[in-house]
Amino acid sequence: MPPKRKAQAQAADSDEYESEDDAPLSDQEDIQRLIDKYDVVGQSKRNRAAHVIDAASHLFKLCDQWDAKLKPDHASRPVWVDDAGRIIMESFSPAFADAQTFLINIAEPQSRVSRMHEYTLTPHSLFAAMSVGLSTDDIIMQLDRYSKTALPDGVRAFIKESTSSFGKARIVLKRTKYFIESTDPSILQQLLKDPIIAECRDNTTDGFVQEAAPKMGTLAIPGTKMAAGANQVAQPPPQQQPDDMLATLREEDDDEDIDQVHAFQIKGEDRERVVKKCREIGIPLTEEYDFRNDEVNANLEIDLRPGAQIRDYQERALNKMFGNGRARSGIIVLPCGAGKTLVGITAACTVKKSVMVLCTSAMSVVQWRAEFIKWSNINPNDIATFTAENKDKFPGNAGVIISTYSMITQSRNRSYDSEKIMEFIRSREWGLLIADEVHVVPAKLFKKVTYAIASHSKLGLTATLLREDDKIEDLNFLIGPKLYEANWQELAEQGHIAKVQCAEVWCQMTPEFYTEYLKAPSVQKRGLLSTMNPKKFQHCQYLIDYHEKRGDKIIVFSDNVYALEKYAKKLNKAYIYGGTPQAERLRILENFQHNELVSTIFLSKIGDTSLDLPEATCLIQISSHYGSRRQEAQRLGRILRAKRRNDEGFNAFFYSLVSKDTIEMYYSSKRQAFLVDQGYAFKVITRLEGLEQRSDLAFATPSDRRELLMDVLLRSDAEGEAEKIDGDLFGRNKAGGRKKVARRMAGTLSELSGGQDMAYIEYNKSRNKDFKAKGVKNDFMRKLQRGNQNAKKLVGK
Ligand SMILES: Nc1ncnc2c1ncn2[C@@H]1O[C@H](COP(=O)(O)OP(=O)(O)OP(=O)(O)O)[C@@H](O)[C@H]1O
Repeated sequence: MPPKRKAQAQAADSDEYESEDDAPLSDQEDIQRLIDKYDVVGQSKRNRAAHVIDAASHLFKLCDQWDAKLKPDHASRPVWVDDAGRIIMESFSPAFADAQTFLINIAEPQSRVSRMHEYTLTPHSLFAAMSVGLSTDDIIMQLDRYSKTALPDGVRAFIKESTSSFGKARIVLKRTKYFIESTDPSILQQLLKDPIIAECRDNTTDGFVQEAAPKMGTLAIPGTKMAAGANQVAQPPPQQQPDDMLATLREEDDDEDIDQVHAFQIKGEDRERVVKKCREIGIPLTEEYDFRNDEVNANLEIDLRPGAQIRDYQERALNKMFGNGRARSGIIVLPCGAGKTLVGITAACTVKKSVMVLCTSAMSVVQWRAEFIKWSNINPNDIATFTAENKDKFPGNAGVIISTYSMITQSRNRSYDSEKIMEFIRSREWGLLIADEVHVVPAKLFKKVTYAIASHSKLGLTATLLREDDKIEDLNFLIGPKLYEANWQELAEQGHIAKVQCAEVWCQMTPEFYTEYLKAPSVQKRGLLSTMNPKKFQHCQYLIDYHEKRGDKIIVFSDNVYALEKYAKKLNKAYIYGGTPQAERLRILENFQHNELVSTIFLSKIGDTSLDLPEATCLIQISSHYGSRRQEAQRLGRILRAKRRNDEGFNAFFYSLVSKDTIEMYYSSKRQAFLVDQGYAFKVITRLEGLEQRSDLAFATPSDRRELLMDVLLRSDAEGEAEKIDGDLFGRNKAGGRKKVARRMAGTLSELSGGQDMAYIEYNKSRNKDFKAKGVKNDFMRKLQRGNQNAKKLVGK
């Protein structure tokens, strides 16, 4: 070792660096220094080699907050926990699978890139952990077991403090009345000291109602292995996994002691006030439906069909909902195409009471109904739909109604028939409310929904629990906490969703378009010029040709309708936007699915959601909605269901065409943030090999380009805006008008798709850091940061 390095290594022994510049060494030296410092005496050379394989330890050691004593066997432990409750997990550790199952129960996933996953402990996540049966000690003990260092005292204190009041009180609907219930009467007394809660108490009840606490965890969810084995000869118990909540809960059944619960009744109309107030004073209420003891509401004849078997991740999600034998309200997050519908249907088959399903479009209503019939044995007559076209009720005492958010919340100009159905919906109790695509529903609208539909439990389903307007927190209060969030890459590896290669294609602006772009007086005009950049057009044309020849089916997305039409017409492809009549939409989609001659369609943002086209294997985005992470993820979702996803070596493709040196580049990076957190790597393509030599591409001559430019300049600002729609591809015509940035990697087209025709630029550094340094922050990031600061305060840092 050179003398200076040696001196540094010695300094490292005393944990002091002369200056920051002295600290960084090469990776190998860092690892060696770490081994020298912490390797226990007598550890074999083989063990030392194992430390070197641990590629991350040295990085964390260099930063103060990780400066805790590493445990001697840290290399075999996968987790780092910092003072603020941030957890970093090595996905290459042998203990990864178990640790992941545990972490998903206690913390919120923030980012799951290929080698490192990041989670955060939050009051909500700890709340969810408690509600599935983990105790404070379980959480601390398990976390410590997986951690490479001793758990920081602040984190222990945070877990203790956060869990001390969680699960202590709950709101329960019993015999159609709302009760605040607790095993500890002093908690109820504490709540009643609050004047608002006292005011909301139903005065018809005196003192506390007392009854035996219900037994927990005896429930078998239909379609799960547990349910399948329910009638079989008892097997020796499997080795208990950290997440085998039901096993833990089953054990509790043997407990001879019968707990008492105490409760007081509140006025039904004040339910939301009480829930909000309890959260404010630090005793959040769990909201659970004791459906098995509900003798007031009629049972619904529904079960999963014998052949239906739900997948492991679907079972894990449902265990979070039904883990203690009651239905716990909350949100389940699964990637597009991962089977949220079946999760909802299984929840309905578990609760077996009347169910209300709300979706975003009339077509989704049709799809939900078909899925209910496909997966369950429900009598089709018991499923009613409530849309502009159909206004049905179910005939018996219990049934399912499927409708849209807009049908339920629209208050003016209801037809007579609609009003009758609304009366029917309002006048009864619902066992379960399933809110599909729950991220799109504004809080104000959802409040109207909860007001109109008296439901005992609520299940929100979404692929992207994201809103750029920072309103996602509201859903915690209106529906419940996030119960489960799946790992996208894991599901892709298991073949449940397609593997996708993502690329951002940089298209040089032509000089004449760029001159006008710089002079353009409005954002809309600049947007139009960058979308209509002739080079972008040529890149799009090239990629369509390339993928059509490979046998791919391609969807091209443009938010801007002028660009959509211009591109599609010039390339002689079919297109759909808000103004396309319904019959024509269906015809185009049918052709795309079944006609070999139709390999490419153009869609406006109307196709962002609820589009089930498993034939699609390639997606090209030419114009998009600013920096919307949600739209990016939803669009990617259109190719995750690719039929061919289990073919050997199959990849779907997702291209974003970006005009270079325009605002599109900034937005594009921002849009990718969510997907980057899900482990997708965006490659940057700077040049399509052979594009310049192609003479058949559009806008090849200066006069063609000038003509296009003139046309673009003549457009009004309104035409430069994104399409304004309210609904999706299958709705009726509704046309009207952490700052994480992509990880960019070098690549060759052969990596992407088997050719050698494109060149890439290499971006080693995450642009995330650039944004942080420059202080570019959106509201979401500010909120996250505030949340982290609060968490720090809570752990006393
Ligand atoms: N356990 C299962 N066994 C077999 N097939 C399943 C299972 N779960 C889901 N599927 C199938 O996977 C496909 C996608 O399911 P679904 O439409 O519910 O996805 P999604 O998560 O709602 O997607 P999106 O967010 O795009 O609406 C469907 O064809 C469904 O039948």
